[in-house]
Amino acid sequence: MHASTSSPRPLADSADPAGAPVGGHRPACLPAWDRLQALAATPQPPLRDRLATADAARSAALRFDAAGLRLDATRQAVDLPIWQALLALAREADVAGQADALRRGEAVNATEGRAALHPALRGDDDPAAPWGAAISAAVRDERERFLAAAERVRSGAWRGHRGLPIRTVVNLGIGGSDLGPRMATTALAALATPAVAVRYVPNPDAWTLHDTLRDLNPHDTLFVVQSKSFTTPETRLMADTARRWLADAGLEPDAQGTHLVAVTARPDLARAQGFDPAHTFVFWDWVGGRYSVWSAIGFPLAVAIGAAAFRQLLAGARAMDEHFWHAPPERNLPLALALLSVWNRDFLRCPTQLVAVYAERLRHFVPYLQQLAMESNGKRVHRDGTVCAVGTEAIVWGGIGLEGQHAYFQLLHQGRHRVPVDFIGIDTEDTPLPLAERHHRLVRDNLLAQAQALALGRDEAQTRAQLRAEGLDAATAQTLAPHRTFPGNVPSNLLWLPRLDPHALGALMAAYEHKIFCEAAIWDIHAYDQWGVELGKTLLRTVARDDGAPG
Ligand SMILES: O=P(O)(O)OC[C@H]1O[C@H](O)[C@H](O)[C@@H](O)[C@@H]1O
Repeated sequence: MHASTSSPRPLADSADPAGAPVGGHRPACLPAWDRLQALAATPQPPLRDRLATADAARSAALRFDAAGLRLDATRQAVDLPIWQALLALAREADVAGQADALRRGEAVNATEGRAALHPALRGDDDPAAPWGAAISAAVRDERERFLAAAERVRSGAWRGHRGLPIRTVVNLGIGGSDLGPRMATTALAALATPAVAVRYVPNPDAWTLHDTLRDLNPHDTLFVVQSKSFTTPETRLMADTARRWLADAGLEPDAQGTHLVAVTARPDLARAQGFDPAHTFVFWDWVGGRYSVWSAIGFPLAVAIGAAAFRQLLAGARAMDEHFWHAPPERNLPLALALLSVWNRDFLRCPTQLVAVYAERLRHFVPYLQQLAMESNGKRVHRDGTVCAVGTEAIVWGGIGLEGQHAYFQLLHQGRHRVPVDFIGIDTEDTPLPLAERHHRLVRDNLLAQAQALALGRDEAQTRAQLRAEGLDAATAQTLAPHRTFPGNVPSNLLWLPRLDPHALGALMAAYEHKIFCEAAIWDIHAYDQWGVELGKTLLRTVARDDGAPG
């Protein structure tokens, strides 16, 4: 990432000496923050005017390419001076230095005294990796173990106690031990083997597990118990029930070994709970749960799509890492996502962020992103403990865009909230359905039409003229016009994947990881702890004791 000054500097090559403390700034005290506030207070032309003028420089500045992904941010409510001030904010907040600290394995998760080295899970082929050869070797060894096991399940070589090949893998886990692999398994369903069904059960509500298990044969079912901590009560209960279900089918505990896999950062606890170390895959405390899909937590995904496709997912993420670390700031796609988001959140004061995916197979993307963004950056204090004077994370919501258009999009067009939108689309689809190309074009055109409608809107005079052209008399046109007027000026990003394959999905996920990192770096907050969630976990123990129920 090169600064936009005369001395370009990639993001990975911070001039800060190794180990120098980073961050600790108050974003609202930075000169660029003042400048952005002044710009936000200056009346700005509506997006419809900006888009009507062919401003080639603005248009070029707000388009980005990275790892095969394209971002068109020309519908954001920014001009070149605002964009320059946002880039200055990234410089003044030393996003580059903070990115270096993360890669060097510093304890950037300071409240838990840990590193946050999820990029190492996909970057172990780099001999000069700043996190060191020992970490790369551990990542590689464990990946080879769990991918080989996934291939054995997939090919039918992994047998249950009675010698049957596995037909169904049931993932038991919640939060980061569910959302990432579940999202990716659905997104890459086109690659899934028909030989093994992969199901995800995140919810200890008895119905959910019952509904999953009732048609399954225990003798060809493999449970994958995923839990970084191996203490999450929801997951422990589901694992207990799975064991009972196996036992009820005649598989006593000593016959359950090949029907149970554990994935955890606490193999000692898994062993104490009776899991066979040969069927236990590990990751490390420097991988946050919501960043863990790249580790052995991806085991069920690897069963579904195969080891080669899983490696492609890692390669896509790695390509985005390389872009993020080495592209100059003004061309840096994840940094752009972050800066535009900070502009919308803190200066245009939009409290929420809609993510609209235009691909049914991405239907679990928003819940995955909600955890990634809101568990990371839903914070109220700066790193020095003082209360934030800035907005921090927006509420992320959304889902399948085409369905939203026929439901809640009305509020976007005419409600009282201004909701920035990330539209996520797919360039090329190759489904073998008759008329598939027409289906795909309709989906893509809808995305474009919505982005355009939200940006441009239609003012009252245009609406009256339109109604008159439709043959209404002047009085009726006058009465109806306010109801059929659309303020527009809704900012959006268009993020295009070349196709929905593992490489592009990996790049998309890593782009959002880095975006979230940059936001936290600018807001000067800790992105890798989640003490709010911990409070709920602690109180659960108290409530369960008071209730007389087993904790
Ligand atoms: O993987 P586990 O240790 O079972 O934790 C599962 C989930 O627990 C909590 O909700 C945390 O906030 C999440 O980040 C984590 O992913």
